Amino acid sequence: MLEVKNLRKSYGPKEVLKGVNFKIPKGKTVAIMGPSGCGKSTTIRCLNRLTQPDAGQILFKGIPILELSEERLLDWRREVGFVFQKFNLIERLTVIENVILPLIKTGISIDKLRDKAINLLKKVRLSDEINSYPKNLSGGQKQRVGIARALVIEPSLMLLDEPTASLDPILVKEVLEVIEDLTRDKDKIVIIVTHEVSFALRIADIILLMDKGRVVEIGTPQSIFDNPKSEVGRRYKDLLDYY
Ligand SMILES: Nc1ncnc2c1ncn2[C@@H]1O[C@H](COP(=O)(O)OP(=O)(O)OP(=O)(O)O)[C@@H](O)[C@H]1O
Repeated sequence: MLEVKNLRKSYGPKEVLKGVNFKIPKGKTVAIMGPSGCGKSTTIRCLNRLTQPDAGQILFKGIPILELSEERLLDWRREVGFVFQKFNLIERLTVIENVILPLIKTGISIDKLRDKAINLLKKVRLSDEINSYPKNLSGGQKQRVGIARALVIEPSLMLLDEPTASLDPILVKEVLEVIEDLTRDKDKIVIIVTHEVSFALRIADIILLMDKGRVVEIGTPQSIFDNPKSEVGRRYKDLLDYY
């Protein structure tokens, strides 16, 4: 279970998170949606402490994440898979080397790491590219490497920050299909920031709508899109009706 209480963050005079609250049960897939600049990325970056909030509390399985010592923070980061908008692959490493990188200093044998990475690369449909370099991959392939790299640590919390935002629309589908596959596995919480409304509707157990630094609605896709209570919810419903 993940619980976020009264999370606040400002950049200079700009208050970006104005008290974000939500609770997510184990095994759920959550889509965070909302207008550009409303604080979605900042919220998920606070969860693995890539961004340090000014105030609030984050509890995962009851552990207060914002109070962890440096050492415990490293352990926490090993439980959280993060998929970036812009892939963040290391260009001088091959695909398989990029995937095993998060586990390289853990003492697991290189053969075991290779087997694990090959299995994951199968899962993200990249078995043919294990020895390729990022520069020879399409954006969709690069993002699937990013997903495999996030999965290699067997995260109990998987965060995806607009994973299709940097992609050509034609390549979006292959990445969304891989993400949909990983949400079938119900042993982790998956949180995805996305603007893809119909995709969110299909994969999410919970939709979390944000506006101006706050959560304005949270619930099942049906409960939100059938009967939106917020302005943002109504705008998404109009969009869905249009399609
Ligand atoms: N490191 C930073 N320094 C200053 N301002 C920042 C920083 N990171 C984010 N912001 C500002 O905080 C606000 C919220 O940004 P955030 O990226 O969380 O929004 P978002 O909802 O994810 O937007 P988008 O959908 O456009 O990615 C924006 O106005 C952004 O410019």
